[in-house]
Amino acid sequence: MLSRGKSGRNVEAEAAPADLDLDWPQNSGAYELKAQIGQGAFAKVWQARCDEKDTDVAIKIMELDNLMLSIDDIYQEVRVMLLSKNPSVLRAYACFVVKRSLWLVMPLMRKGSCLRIMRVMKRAGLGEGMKEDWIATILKATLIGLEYFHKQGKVHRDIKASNLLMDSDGSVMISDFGVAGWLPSGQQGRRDGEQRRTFVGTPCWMAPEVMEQTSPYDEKADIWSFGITALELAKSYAPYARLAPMKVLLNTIQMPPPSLKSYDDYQETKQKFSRHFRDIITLCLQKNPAHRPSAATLLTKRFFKNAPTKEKLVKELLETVPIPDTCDTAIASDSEKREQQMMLEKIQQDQQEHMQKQKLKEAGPAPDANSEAEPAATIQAPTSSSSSSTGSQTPVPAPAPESSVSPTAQGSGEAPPPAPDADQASAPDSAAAQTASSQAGATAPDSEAPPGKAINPRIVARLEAAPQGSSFVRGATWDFDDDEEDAKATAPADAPAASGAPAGADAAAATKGDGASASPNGVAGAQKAVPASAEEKPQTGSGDEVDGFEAFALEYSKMGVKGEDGKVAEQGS
Ligand SMILES: Nc1ncnc2c1ncn2[C@@H]1O[C@H](COP(=O)(O)OP(=O)(O)OP(=O)(O)O)[C@@H](O)[C@H]1O
Repeated sequence: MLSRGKSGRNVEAEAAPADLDLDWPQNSGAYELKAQIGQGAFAKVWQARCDEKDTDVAIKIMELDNLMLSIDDIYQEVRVMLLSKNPSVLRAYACFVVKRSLWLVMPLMRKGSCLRIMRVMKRAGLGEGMKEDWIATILKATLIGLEYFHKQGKVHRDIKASNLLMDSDGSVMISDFGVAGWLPSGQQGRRDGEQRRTFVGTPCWMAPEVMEQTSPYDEKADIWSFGITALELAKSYAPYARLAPMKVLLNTIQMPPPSLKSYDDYQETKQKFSRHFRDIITLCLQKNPAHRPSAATLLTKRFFKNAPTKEKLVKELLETVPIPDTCDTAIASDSEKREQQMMLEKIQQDQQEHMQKQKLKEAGPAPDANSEAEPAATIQAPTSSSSSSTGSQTPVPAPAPESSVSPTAQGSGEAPPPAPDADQASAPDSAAAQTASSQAGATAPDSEAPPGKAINPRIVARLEAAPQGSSFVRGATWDFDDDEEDAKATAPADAPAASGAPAGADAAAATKGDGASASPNGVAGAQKAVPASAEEKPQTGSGDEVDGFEAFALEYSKMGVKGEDGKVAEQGS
């Protein structure tokens, strides 16, 4: 089987390792989508039926245009998920391309994410956060998954409660290993052999060294996110959750590490948590990554050694608190139902067209030049000559390499919108800037746009085009590393204290994934509206409405550059 990415490089799939389960159908026709059960910034998650395996699965559908890496790079990452046998790592059963989307078939975790569970509990009047015993069980499972991947040199980069999924039997798994690295980051995608400097993750959970970008980061970045997740599980929202992304960045870099004390109601909650738990948080949230313990070392700590079993979690949590299965709460209203139906029809249409093309391709000569371009690359689990299921592994074509993943290639084939001015036209990637700008719901800058209210496409363009390894944030100084035009400004001196109620937690529930309250209307990532002023911006309790560089750039452009006097100056130009 050949896999070809945007590099045009043909990759002969390696022989399937003996333990690779190739039993799962690798084509969309084998899966019947039922209901959308979750929505992240870059993907929708559906519950689906696989008759061949007589089971329900979850399928994460990501638009290829939103992904940063080439198909073969993604495939290399998926391979790790396909191969995973670790009880704490959500494996992938199959991965294939349908028209312009990437489908990732995974086990269905019926209780959804830990974030969803906390929201259900809160709505049921059970207060915020989880009991320490439950947290110990959940975090222990997380560490087992992290240890497994860190041993292989993999960094998750987006550990948070919404990526910890629970099944009805109390098992907890980390989802999306590698996926964070596929998503837009404002910098080029990582390629094999390169150190990790990419600005990827969700600001509230992001380690200081990932934000600073001064040196490559490693798996210890996950340990920081793990510490933040411990706080999130205790309080149901991450510290700094209500702050604007830029302030989250500044606080994380400049302030002492967050702890339970960072929350307003520390005095009330401190007796709920033992010293052992607080010590774990302190160990993980050390600014110097070298001082943070490894996942393996953490597992030797008493707090985790004494963690209750998953059976106890079922008894105390799942049997006591009625946590409905994700599919039972997937649709909240008639209008959502209608919208979901429309989405489903569209996906099914894509599926059918895709399968027809497959049949045609198998039956006869290649389509003529006038027909719609037939995708050239394939992505499929490595085939095994010994596998009995090869019949079900119809090679699934992926889009032509040039249309695959780079955001800079986005819109290729479409006329890019005109550059607002000559300066912008000479920006490294004005089309990308325009895309980001329009995605962010902002108007293109023109003479009537109020200063500081519209996205500055040049800034976005720079972020998009920043060379691998360039330093974007250095301490309190914004530095675009540009000789011609130095867009430096000192950071706001009034960095707020580390506190915050879970403002918007319910609002988040109303707009963002996690099944129960997913709104198909909810715009994602950079598409989400950002209030005009950072100060007034309510962040979601989970903080996961804000995704990486784009939102960060957007926030920056909306705040304007603050001078030492705290006044907003004209930006960039
Ligand atoms: N295998 C699964 N089984 C059940 N539910 C799932 C599964 N995978 C994802 N979900 C649900 O879908 C939601 C969205 O998942 P996704 O990974 O796209 O986004 P996220 O991690 O919540 O946010 P983001 O990707 O924006 O950071 C999850 O929070 C979870 O509730």
